[in-house]
Amino acid sequence: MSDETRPRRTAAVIPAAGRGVRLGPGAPKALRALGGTPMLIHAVRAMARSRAVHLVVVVAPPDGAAEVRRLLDEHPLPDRTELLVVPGGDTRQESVAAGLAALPDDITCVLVHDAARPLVPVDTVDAVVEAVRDGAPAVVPALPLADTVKEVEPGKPGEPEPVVATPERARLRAVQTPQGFDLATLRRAHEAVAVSGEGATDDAGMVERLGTTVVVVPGHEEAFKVTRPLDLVLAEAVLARRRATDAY
Ligand SMILES: Nc1ccn([C@@H]2O[C@H](COP(=O)(O)OP(=O)(O)OP(=O)(O)O)[C@@H](O)[C@H]2O)c(=O)n1
Ligand SMILES: C[C@](O)(CO)[C@H](O)COP(=O)(O)O
Repeated sequence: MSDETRPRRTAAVIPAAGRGVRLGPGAPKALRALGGTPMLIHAVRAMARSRAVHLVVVVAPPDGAAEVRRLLDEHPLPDRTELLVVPGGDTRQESVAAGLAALPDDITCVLVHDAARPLVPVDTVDAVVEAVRDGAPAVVPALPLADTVKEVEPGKPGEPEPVVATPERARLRAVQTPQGFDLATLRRAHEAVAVSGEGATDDAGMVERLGTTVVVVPGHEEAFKVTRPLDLVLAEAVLARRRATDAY
């Protein structure tokens, strides 16, 4: 089959193997309930709601693949979406790499979406896919910042940290997921970072290190990451409002 006739399908990799230390003691964060349903199921539904997404790969806690498979079987999800579960690694980067390794050959566009961002609206997902399909090798949804940001010289714990710079806020963006990529580009970026041994806090940052341009599309306030206990309170409130106003 030539490159032109080969099907061009999109997959979403959902890293869900983190412990959720900042959320406090309990089950792995992705398995904790939001509105009575595991956060991971909300994240899978958020990807599956997009008609552009054909396959969802869930990267489970290393010893939790069977439990994740069971949860996916128990909760209704659209029939058109294929699902795969693979075990994750010690870092987000390793977990994403495990998801990428599981993708079949007909995938050309990949989204990487935190299980910890369960409420991202489908319009944001579609906007990211569309920008990749229009030719951008790497796309991130992002929002302008409300706070001023300072760069500091990290000091000893408990000691005040000196400020070294105040970046111009109008040029800064807070980056969310799903981040979208041409699959070959993201695989190259992960291989380069694995060889260099450097870490990265997001996938687009690895692509930037290849010298490849990453572009920004508008993010959404409800795509926030559930990181600390207060985020869970906000997520419950957003979900309750959706359930009261939409057929959610
Ligand atoms: N080894 C890891 C670490 C993180 N993640 C995933 O990466 C996403 C973003 O990470 P974060 O919000 O930092 O989750 P945790 O690592 O679980 O949080 P914490 O740092 O508080 O433990 C989450 O969906 C998380 O499950 C992962 O798949 N594998
Ligand atoms: C990928 C990410 O959500 C973009 O904002 C973020 O970098 C993940 O950071 P975390 O510390 O692993 O939650």
